[in-house]
Amino acid sequence: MKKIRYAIAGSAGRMGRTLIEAVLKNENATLAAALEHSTSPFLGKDAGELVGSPCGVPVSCDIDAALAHVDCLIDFTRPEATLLHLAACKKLGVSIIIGTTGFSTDGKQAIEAAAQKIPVVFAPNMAVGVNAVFKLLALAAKILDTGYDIEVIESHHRHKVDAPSGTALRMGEVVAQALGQDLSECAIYGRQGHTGERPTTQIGFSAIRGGDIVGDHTVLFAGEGERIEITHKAASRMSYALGALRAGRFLQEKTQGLFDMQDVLGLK
Ligand SMILES: NC(=O)C1=CN([C@@H]2O[C@H](COP(=O)(O)OP(=O)(O)OC[C@H]3O[C@@H](n4cnc5c(N)ncnc54)[C@H](OP(=O)(O)O)[C@@H]3O)[C@@H](O)[C@H]2O)C=CC1
Ligand SMILES: O=C(O)C1=N[C@H](C(=O)O)C[C@H](O)C1
Repeated sequence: MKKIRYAIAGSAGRMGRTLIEAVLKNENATLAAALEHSTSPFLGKDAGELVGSPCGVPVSCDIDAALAHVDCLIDFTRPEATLLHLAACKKLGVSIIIGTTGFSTDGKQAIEAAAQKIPVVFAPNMAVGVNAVFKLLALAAKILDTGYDIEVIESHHRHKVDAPSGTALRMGEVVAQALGQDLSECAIYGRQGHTGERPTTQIGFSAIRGGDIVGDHTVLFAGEGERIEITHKAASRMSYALGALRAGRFLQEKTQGLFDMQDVLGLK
């Protein structure tokens, strides 16, 4: 099997380091480049040293040079950084895996446009378990389509900058779609003050931030006399990184197009 040559963006970040570790341990993958922003204190350092395994690949901020000899860029950074990396991938014909969350509508449109030229996997959660939960949620919502109030509750570490999480939003979209509703018309984000009674069609979102919580998501279906909760808890970021490497393998056969983890896992 041909080794896939990866560039990792945001290589000194929480996901960047986990991705470096996953790539270095994978016999079918090579770390070809590691990127950071131009003021990062990690520039010039051996990317492998970030995870205790020196590998001779220096952290760089030269995006075009980094992409010259890679098959795929994996990007878990911030929307503004991802869009820069995406433009470079589009220019140089390199496939991209986007795990970053918190994009504006314009940002999502830029990703869709780039995917007409290059293959893109864009998914708010690359863990296989979360993607199984998306399927379970669609089924649960269809069965519990009347008489159940739906709430999405997510918890993350204190460093997370966007809320609700991309995963929570996707869970809301999955449930709304299964019920024939438009999430933009029925979502409510947090509650405070005299809210009035809860409309039956509402989908509520609550975000908790604290400590080092890797990522917990629960969808609650609250009915008369019973509650159903579907929960996923991540104990390590490696589940996301391993999902990203499955996406990298999937993209090797593609020439262009926008995909998510449901495509990668054959769940559509
Ligand atoms: N799809 C999925 O499965 C998952 C998605 N995520 C998402 O991935 C993203 C990153 O999460 P996480 O690793 O925890 O975040 P971190 O803040 O730990 O990492 C982000 C990295 O990107 C760097 N960075 C920030 N701005 C820029 C820029 N303009 N150009 C280049 N690099 C930049 C940061 O550098 P510095 O620290 O110096 O600013 C940092 O090294 C988030 O959007 C998160 O929601 C996270 C886990 C799983
Ligand atoms: O920022 C994180 O940590 C995570 N972000 C993703 C999201 O916003 O859904 C995925 C996971 O929950 C971890």
